[in-house]
Amino acid sequence: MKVLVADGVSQKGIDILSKEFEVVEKPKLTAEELLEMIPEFDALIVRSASKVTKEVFAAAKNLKVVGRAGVGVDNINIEAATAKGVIVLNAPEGNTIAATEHTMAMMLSMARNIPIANETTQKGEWNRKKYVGVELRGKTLGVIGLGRIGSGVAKRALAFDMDVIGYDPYVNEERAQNMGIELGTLDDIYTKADFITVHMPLTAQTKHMIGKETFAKMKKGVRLVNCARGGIIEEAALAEAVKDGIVAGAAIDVFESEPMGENHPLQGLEKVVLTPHLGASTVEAQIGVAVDVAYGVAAALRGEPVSTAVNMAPVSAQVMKTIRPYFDLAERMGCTVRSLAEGAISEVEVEYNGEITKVDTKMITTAVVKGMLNPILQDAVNYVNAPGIAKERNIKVKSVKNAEADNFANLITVRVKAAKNAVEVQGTLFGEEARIVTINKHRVDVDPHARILICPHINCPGVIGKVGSIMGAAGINISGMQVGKTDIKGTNIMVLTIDNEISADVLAEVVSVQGIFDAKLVNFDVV
Ligand SMILES: NC(=O)C1=CN([C@@H]2O[C@H](COP(=O)(O)OP(=O)(O)OC[C@H]3O[C@@H](n4cnc5c(N)ncnc54)[C@H](O)[C@@H]3O)[C@@H](O)[C@H]2O)C=CC1
Ligand SMILES: O=C(O)CCC(=O)C(=O)O
Repeated sequence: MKVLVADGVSQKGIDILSKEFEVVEKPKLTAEELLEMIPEFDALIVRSASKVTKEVFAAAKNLKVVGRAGVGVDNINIEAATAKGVIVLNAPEGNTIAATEHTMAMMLSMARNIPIANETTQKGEWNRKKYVGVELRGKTLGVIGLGRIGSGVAKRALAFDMDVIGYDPYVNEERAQNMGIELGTLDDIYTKADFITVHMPLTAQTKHMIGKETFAKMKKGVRLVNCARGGIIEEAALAEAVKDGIVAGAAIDVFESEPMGENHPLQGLEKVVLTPHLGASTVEAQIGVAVDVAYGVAAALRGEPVSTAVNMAPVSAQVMKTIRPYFDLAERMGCTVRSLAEGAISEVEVEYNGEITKVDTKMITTAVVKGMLNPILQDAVNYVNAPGIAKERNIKVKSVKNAEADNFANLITVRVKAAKNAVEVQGTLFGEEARIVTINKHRVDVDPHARILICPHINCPGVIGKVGSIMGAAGINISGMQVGKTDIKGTNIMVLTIDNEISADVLAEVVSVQGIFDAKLVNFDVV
């Protein structure tokens, strides 16, 4: 598989990917070049420079994943990606410290006029009076957005003896107390803060959240920092507010249009400190995000779920650790029920028993659906598009949880209703090994790998031997065999692990054996 790296990404990430995939690096790719090249690639990695538009997704033929080496995914059309079943993932933690420290650097530079003082001193001037600054100590800092970076900034501001008021619609009082800050409304921040810094994504709600009307509410002489996303603060209105003296200083790292070019309203203002989107630009952060995005993209290309995917239900790293071992089992169970079902499947129910019920199991259910759809669809089914494909095909997906588990610490039961029959398969993990433990109520212990042949039959002498002879005559090696146990009188199930392809003729011959009800092949190669 081929990975296109469209913006400059640390070699450490490239090295990880190169072990498994063909990696093409094009750090200065234009929009036209991206459109031209994308059809041949399975994965695309970008930073903030490349725009992954709906046209890019439309042109993509093999694309499975877009990895963002950083936090913000506003340069990627997530809707178009999801519609096409492309996973979008980011690297949310690798540059947190870099962006947090850059915010502090910007705030201090602005407060002490460092950039302009440096520029003029370099030229031989000596302006000690002109560049008298202000202290952070005792000032009120308003932090809008209390996520990873916002909370890091709040923590550092407290160390500078600032009073911190935070606003974040998704942060409660208890969390604010733990951070040692006061939680307030936006108006509290606008009316009380001496410094305001924003740390949220650019969304329809946050776009131009700070503009002419909000400046009017702010304390005269307020200082603003934006190291989050261009467009949260209206740039032209900010320039006006600086000129009018309402805003005493602004420190801006991110812009509505990047690169900002010349003739930008914020250029040429002494009170304004500008950096060219440098928040994440430290050696450490670039290695961090490159390594994280490389592992994420590699996992996605292998068909494994990724905890940093942004167009799937979010799963914490902790929960992911618990549920990850079940994905393989769940996909193989999905493949088994699909192979045993006759006709179109209309409903799939996944029941969870035991310890696993304590965590969010939605992604395990998705893994069952993915495994169930994979054998029948030509297009790749993945963790992003599996629920949508099931819905499109009118397959009802249900999941139930029951903390009690009789014989196993954890048990997953998959039941499907198909046009001509109903199927039930149960599975568990022995350590990290997947095992199918019942098939249609027959107790088995099947390692769901390679190919298995499932034959329900009458429990009487000779049947198993005859099947063995047919296989032998066809040159098919049986490398494992299970005969189920059941309370269902007179019937049993035979599960043969076979090493070779089996033709329709041989299958028909097996079914023709007296006492054999059916013979269904489960080919796990498609999982
Ligand atoms: N300048 C740079 O190079 C960098 C910029 N960033 C940007 O910084 C921002 C924050 O990043 P993280 O802290 O890692 O993200 P995060 O996801 O940890 O935090 C974002 C916070 O914003 C809050 N939020 C969402 N909507 C809000 C609203 N309407 N009002 C107030 N708060 C709201 C969320 O509840 C969340 O707590 C992102 O936009 C990211 O793209 C991140 C890294 C580097
Ligand atoms: O890729 C970059 O350097 C920018 C980082 C950034 O803005 C982000 O992670 O959101």
